Amino acid sequence: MSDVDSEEMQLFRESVRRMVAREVAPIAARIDEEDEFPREILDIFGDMGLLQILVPESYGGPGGTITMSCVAKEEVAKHSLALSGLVGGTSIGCVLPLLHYGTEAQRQRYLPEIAKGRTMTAVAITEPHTGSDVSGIRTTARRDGDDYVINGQKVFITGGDLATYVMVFARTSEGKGHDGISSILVPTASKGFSVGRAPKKMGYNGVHSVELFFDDLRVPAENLVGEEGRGFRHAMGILNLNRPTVAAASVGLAQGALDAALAYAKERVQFGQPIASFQAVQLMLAEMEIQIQAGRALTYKVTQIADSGDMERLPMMASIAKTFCSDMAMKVTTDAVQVLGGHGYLRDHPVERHMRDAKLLQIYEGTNQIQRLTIARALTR
Ligand SMILES: CC(C)(COP(=O)(O)OP(=O)(O)OC[C@H]1O[C@@H](n2cnc3c(N)ncnc32)[C@H](O)[C@@H]1OP(=O)(O)O)[C@@H](O)C(=O)NCCC(=O)NCCSC(=O)CCS(=O)O
Repeated sequence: MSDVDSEEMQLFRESVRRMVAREVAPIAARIDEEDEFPREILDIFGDMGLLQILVPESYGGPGGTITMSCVAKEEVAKHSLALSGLVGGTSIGCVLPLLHYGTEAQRQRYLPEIAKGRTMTAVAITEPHTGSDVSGIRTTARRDGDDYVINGQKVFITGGDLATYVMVFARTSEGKGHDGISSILVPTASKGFSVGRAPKKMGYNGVHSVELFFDDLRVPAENLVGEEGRGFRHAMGILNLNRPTVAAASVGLAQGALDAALAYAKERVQFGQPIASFQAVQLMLAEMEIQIQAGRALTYKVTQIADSGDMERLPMMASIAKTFCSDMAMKVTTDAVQVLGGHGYLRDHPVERHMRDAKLLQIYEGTNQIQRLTIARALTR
């Protein structure tokens, strides 16, 4: 199901919207304040098939598309960016790598388990010295007989403390830059795996971005996903497929901020009139609507490209959508705070949380500066 305007998709959107009103909206401020993950929400997302949305029906999953993933993510992000990450929470760390690069035996081994909607996964690319420059990965995976032995440290790993499996990008041969990296699926129950700190963040609270340590961790060589040495390309491939979902979350977050600003502007009376009747406020609201509509149109244009399997156009278009929509969300959420004035700066209203959360969208899954480089390289090659 890839047509965002189809009746079927509207029904799907409505069902997610109802769940969000019931389960997400009431706890969104609390999980930000307490920075505690509400474990029970995993089962709710799992029961709706959202956690495992991309697992094909042939493996027992809901057989969702990137477009569906984006629709659901948009709806959740209207109230909680942090919990929107649970939509397709297994995609980047397991389902996408297995579907695109794994063997049939690996798919048969892991996807039916993921399809049950009770298993979390994470992706481990970033390291203390490796952020934008993925080719600089230092974590090593040394072949020893039928095993790989992994040593190293990862940082900023979203949900790494909840995951049963982590897709680890590690160096399998020294000195080969882009070609020396491989992707290996690591069960977190393995000896030598540990979770470190969960640093305090500006926003995106409730979901932890943790340090992971690998200390002589041994996994069977059959856990290698894709060809040895092709891990850099695999990382780029799954990021291309996941970046449209960052665009969708940005659209949802911005819409949530506009909804809150609009409701406030209609209620708040100054100079004897609701502030929504003043042109100065109307112009801001109109600009927010223009930006959101443009972002939404772009997002679902790119999800069509992703769902059609057009991997030639996807890298540049995914970067364009991610960059435009996250910059848009930053602007819209900042303007929403402005519409509420002093009240917007208080924790009493959701817009200040939306503004703090929006900042992350410009940074994670590749900073917007890196996205612009990707776009420029595609244009000039
Ligand atoms: C900065 C990068 C884009 C790569 O830059 P490099 O200068 O190191 O590499 P290039 O020479 O540009 O490319 C080498 C090679 O790879 C191909 N390539 C590059 N980008 C792509 C792409 N997007 N899609 C497909 N292929 C790509 C390129 O064509 C070259 O191929 P050939 O050698 O010519 O055949 C890159 O390092 C990058 O994207 N950095 C950003 C890192 C990032 O996004 N990190 C996010 C971490 S994960 C995360 O945040 C998840 C959070 S969560 O838990 O949800």
